[in-house]
Amino acid sequence: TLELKLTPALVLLRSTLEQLQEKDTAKIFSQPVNLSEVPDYLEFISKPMDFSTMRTKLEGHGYCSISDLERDFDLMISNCLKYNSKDTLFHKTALQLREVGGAVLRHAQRQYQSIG
Ligand SMILES: CC(=O)c1c[nH]c2ccccc12
Repeated sequence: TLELKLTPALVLLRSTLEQLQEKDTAKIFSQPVNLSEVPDYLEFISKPMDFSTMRTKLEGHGYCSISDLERDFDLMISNCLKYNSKDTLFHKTALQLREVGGAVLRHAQRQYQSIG
């Protein structure tokens, strides 16, 4: 389509972020961790990250490549693995999302290279 010709990178980044967010079926990563509900969160996590923050950054041209997007995805996952102990559903969900998200990102990287 015309859009793909004009801004292929942005279209591909947006589609990749949407595919990653679809995998978060429990929607635990949709919004920032609520710091009033979780008052000690910033004692453990220096750089919070979530999908809504990533979306805003993407629309503001904050990502230049798939690996830029992957960096914030990995940050979001590692924050969750750090804050939530191994026996929690949040921790197990993050491990699962890391695997399925990795496959999404590998495919997107190949597409990104192909549009030049
Ligand atoms: C993604 C994540 O760590 C969390 C998502 N929602 C939360 C609520 C309390 C504590 C942590 C979280």
